[in-house]
Amino acid sequence: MIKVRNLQYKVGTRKLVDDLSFEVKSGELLAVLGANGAGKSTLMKLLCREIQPSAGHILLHGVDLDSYKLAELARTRAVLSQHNTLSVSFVVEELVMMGRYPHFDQRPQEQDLKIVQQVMEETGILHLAGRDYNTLSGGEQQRVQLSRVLAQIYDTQKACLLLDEPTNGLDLLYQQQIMELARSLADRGFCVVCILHDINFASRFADKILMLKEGKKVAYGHPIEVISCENIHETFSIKVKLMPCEGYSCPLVVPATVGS
Ligand SMILES: Nc1ncnc2c1ncn2[C@@H]1O[C@H](COP(=O)(O)OP(=O)(O)OP(=O)(O)O)[C@@H](O)[C@H]1O
Repeated sequence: MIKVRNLQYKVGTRKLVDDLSFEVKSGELLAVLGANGAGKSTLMKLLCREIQPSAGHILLHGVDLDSYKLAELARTRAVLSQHNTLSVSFVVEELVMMGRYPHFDQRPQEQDLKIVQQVMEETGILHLAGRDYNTLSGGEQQRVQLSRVLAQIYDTQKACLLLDEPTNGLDLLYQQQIMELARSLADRGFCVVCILHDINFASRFADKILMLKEGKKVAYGHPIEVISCENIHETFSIKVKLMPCEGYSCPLVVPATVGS
């Protein structure tokens, strides 16, 4: 479980993250929404301990994030960050195996080899196993990185998965598949935090949504509670319409036409 209390991150006098409190239980998927520059990636960097808060606390399974040893943290949470360019060549399968590095000393064990195959299958990249990562398309690279991240925590109970725009650069089919995978990981007991730009994906797959503007919370709660024209206007400065859709518990969000 991730518990965030009164989190703040300042650069000079500017608060990039301003007094945020929320929690994500095991089995839950939290979607973080906000306009460009709202502070989503900064929040993600705080959650993965890449940067230190100016104030407030982050607890991971009830323990201050700072108290974790690096190796222990690597086995407890995995992070898919936004930019994943590599300056050296790696074969896809080797890259996915890197996710297992926190779990073995010198040689991968049978369990590590098995997990690498399993996650490559789940993310639909088995056919790319022998390819040079740098020759893959952006969408294929994204799936390989997700596979690596998944391999890192695959056999950890109640692990935390932090995903910064996991659907970035993917076509519609793979966006859908990645979100279904994120959902199934939450259902397996993982604690998933996911930055998204698509409000409809967020309301469809998340248990809770956190909407940010200038580092502050605009809304936080179950999709049905927070998806409103007012909250979306406040967060993104756009006018939208909500349309009920058969089979969806939350209405679809569509941009309002000019004048409506
Ligand atoms: N180290 C820094 N020093 C100064 N400003 C920063 C720093 N890091 C981020 N910012 C600024 O803080 C704001 C929030 O940045 P952040 O990357 O968290 O936004 P975001 O919501 O992830 O945006 P996007 O959707 O465009 O990825 C931006 O205005 C950014 O320019």
